[in-house]
Amino acid sequence: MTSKRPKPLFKVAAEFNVATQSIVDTLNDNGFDAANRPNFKITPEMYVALDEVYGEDKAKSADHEKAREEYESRRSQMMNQRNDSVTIDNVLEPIEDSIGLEPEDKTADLEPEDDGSKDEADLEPEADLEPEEDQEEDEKAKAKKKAEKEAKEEEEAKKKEAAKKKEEEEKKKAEKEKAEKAAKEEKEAKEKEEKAKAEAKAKKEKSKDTEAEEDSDSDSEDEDVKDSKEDEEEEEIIRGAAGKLKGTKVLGKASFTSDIADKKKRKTRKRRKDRKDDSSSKKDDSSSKSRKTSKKKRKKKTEIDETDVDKMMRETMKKMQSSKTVGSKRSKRRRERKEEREEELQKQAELEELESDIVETTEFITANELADLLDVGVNDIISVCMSIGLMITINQRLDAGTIELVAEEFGKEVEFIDAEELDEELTIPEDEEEDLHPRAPIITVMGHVDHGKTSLLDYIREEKVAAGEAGGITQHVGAYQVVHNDNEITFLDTPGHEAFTAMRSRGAQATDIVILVVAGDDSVMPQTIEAINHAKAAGVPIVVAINKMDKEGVNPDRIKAELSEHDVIVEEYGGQVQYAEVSAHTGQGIEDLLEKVLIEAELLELKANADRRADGVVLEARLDKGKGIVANILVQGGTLEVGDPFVAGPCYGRVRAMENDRGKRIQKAGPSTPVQLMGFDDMPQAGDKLIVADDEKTAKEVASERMQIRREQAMRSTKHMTLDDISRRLALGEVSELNIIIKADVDGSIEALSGSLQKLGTDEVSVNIIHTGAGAISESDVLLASASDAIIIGFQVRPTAQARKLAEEEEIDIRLFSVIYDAVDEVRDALEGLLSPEIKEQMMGVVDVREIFKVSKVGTIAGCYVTEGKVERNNPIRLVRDGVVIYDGEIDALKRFKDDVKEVTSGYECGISIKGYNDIKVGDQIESYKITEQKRTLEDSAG
Ligand SMILES: Nc1nc2c(ncn2[C@@H]2O[C@H](COP(=O)(O)OP(=O)(O)OP(=O)(O)O)[C@@H](O)[C@H]2O)c(=O)[nH]1
Repeated sequence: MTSKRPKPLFKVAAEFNVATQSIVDTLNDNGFDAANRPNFKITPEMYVALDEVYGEDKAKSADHEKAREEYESRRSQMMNQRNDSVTIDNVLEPIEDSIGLEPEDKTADLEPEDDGSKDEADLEPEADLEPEEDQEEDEKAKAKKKAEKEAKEEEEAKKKEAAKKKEEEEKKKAEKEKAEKAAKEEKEAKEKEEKAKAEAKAKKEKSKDTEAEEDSDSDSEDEDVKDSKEDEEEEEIIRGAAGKLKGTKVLGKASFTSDIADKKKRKTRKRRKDRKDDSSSKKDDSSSKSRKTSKKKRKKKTEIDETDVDKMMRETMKKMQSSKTVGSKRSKRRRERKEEREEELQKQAELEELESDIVETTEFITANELADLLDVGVNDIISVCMSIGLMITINQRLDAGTIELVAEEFGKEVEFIDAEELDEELTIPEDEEEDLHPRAPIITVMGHVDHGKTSLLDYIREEKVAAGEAGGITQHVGAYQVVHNDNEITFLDTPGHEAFTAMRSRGAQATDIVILVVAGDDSVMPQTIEAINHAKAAGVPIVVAINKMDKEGVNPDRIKAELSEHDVIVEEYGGQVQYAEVSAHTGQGIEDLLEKVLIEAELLELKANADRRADGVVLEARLDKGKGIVANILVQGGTLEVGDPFVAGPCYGRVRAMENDRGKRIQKAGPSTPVQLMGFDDMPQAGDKLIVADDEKTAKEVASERMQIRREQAMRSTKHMTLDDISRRLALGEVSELNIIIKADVDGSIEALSGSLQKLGTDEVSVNIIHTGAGAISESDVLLASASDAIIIGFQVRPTAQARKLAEEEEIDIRLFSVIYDAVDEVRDALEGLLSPEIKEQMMGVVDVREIFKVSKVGTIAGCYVTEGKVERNNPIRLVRDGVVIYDGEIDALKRFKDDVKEVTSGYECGISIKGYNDIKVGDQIESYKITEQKRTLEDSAG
């Protein structure tokens, strides 16, 4: 079968049942240019060439695949058993499996299930009794064993000539059929038969001995029988057993557990292996035939065995069926099962009854809603509240405590859930299997600071981001889609694992695979371990990228060893984690990495239904001066279209316009596509789930209900704020709280910061994030801080002039950062009362950009006016637009008229150009600052 589309190498290798290297070698020998990469594309021409060489092997490949699956499932079954009890048999298992892989294949060829079903068709009662495959197999195994056992007992006593003849006839028939298939094969079969006969003589002796010793596990297994001569004899024996079996009572006694059956299977397999060894060594001695021929022969032998065993089993089944004892046993079992089923149903009913006592709701529902929920009159609710000293009105929203109390009065238990989970009108029905189609994997890159996450993403999407970021740190969650070898991959650009966790905590898991970046010149670091733990907790597979391979002294082996200590075991070390050695600078190994990601994705069989109402997750949101509220959305299911009404957390809207990750307007976005969406009524938060509603009215209703609940929650949660300065409280040894307001450039940064800061809380000091928001620090932020004794942390943002003034008046501490870790460190130090020497930033001057000049070759020159302090050419600068830092860099040229100058002081005009940055606009501010190292004082730390 030739495919019209190119196929990846690893698939073709599996199809042909050949090593990838062999495929590559063959292709190269045939004049193709092939590389041994798992995803290397095999063109139809190559395929034809391969088919010529490996066609024969390919014929077996379908079975191979099936056998592999069976092998895998059996292996995992055995692994489970091994965990239960470690026996010598168990310990021997892996070796047997690996050696016995071929016989396993044959087992698959034999298709015991099919045979069983045929039997069932023939033998009705059996079909009734054995609906489950496992039981069927057990039954068969038992039956086979019984038959065998009886047969062995009768072995010397009875010889049934008729049966023998019949068997021989059938055998001949089978051989004839094979002869028809291929004359060549027949020849081989004959050769084999002769040879087998010779072998059998020796074996017969041996097997008799063995069987005498182990009568109960006397090789009922199909694949166990090793040669035709032996088969003949065994079949003979079966016939002999027929009469005996009819009246057997032993069946009632012998109740094999699956464990025993399995053990026996293992035993027989082991012995088979031994025998095989024997015979193969004999073969080696006696014959100089090629390996290929002997392989074929062995295969043929098994085919004969299959027919024989099949027959044998049918016989046994018939006998069992006709047995009275068996029948009564079965009806007893049937009764038992019926009872079990009834018991289960009863348990389920009880559970349902119990569950009906639990009501699900959100906090802050009104008294009226609670009455509906509890199925009582609202007056009853009000009177219960009165009895506990609460005067409420019908429309009053109740907090969790009150709801719980009231519900208890009516004998119900309350389970509080997210407002989002309650909106039934928005729930998307589960997708039908046939509607699901493959989708692009969504990848999160995680790793320790500076191990090269941003650089890696940059390289992959061939754009530069790291250069424009303050401190080279990834500061917000973005998403990008790349195409690799015709396969799409969606990358989420997160600041370490914080955003990943923040999103997950809201039930929004947006990641399919984690690329764990570890710098090859460094080692596994704390954040690497955290990332591993986060990925594991989320059940997301990891692909390891050992980065910076271009550097001298990198030691990937050490890193692999270190990773294995944290249960990330790469394939090379016997694990299942894929890894690639890469350099984000030179691009080395990145192809390989992407291929491994795609393989991992293929294993996950990621699918989505594009043909339904869309849903997705908000990655970040911000206010754009021109566009209004813009949110970065990752569509997870369905297709999002311009014009769709939607709800996202407590916000709603209609898709006004969408842009893809390259800034291009698009009309539709399917699963795994990141888009910038315009059309929100309010600013959603990262992690909010977006769901398309049937109409805008529904969307609005749902959103406003959620908004009310959130407002209520926000109001009540900030009610009890009482906080003095941290260090004083610490000194007094009081339990204290640190209230923080976070303002940042984008929502992703807020998520990252608040997650990290909240974690700093200890038993003594807890950290409360009382308000967060994107954009400049405003007057209302300062007022809130003043009302709740909070400090304000500004990340990549600046206070407005009024806010700055108000903060001074109210003595509010505003701390500005450009690097997340600095903010975290500073708060941690404050909480711990540490006064360590620190690098501090000192603002030197502020200039307003009043005019812009574009000069060819030079770039943009900003005509500026220094409003505060002074600007020095050698000091770093920041470009601030609408209170948000948009660039951190250096001055290229500082001029007064036409002259280069070293500094310009307040009240003077000057011309400034920024190194590597030309997008300066009128109205921007340039801040000049200086880094100083200083000893922190108590006053500093107290703010
Ligand atoms: N030689 C070499 N340097 C690299 C490579 N990848 C990244 N770097 C450098 O390592 C430093 C950190 O890289 P980033 O990409 O900013 O690292 P990150 O993990 O995103 O760091 P954070 O955003 O701070 O968490 C930068 O100076 C990069 O130039 C690489 O493959 N080879």
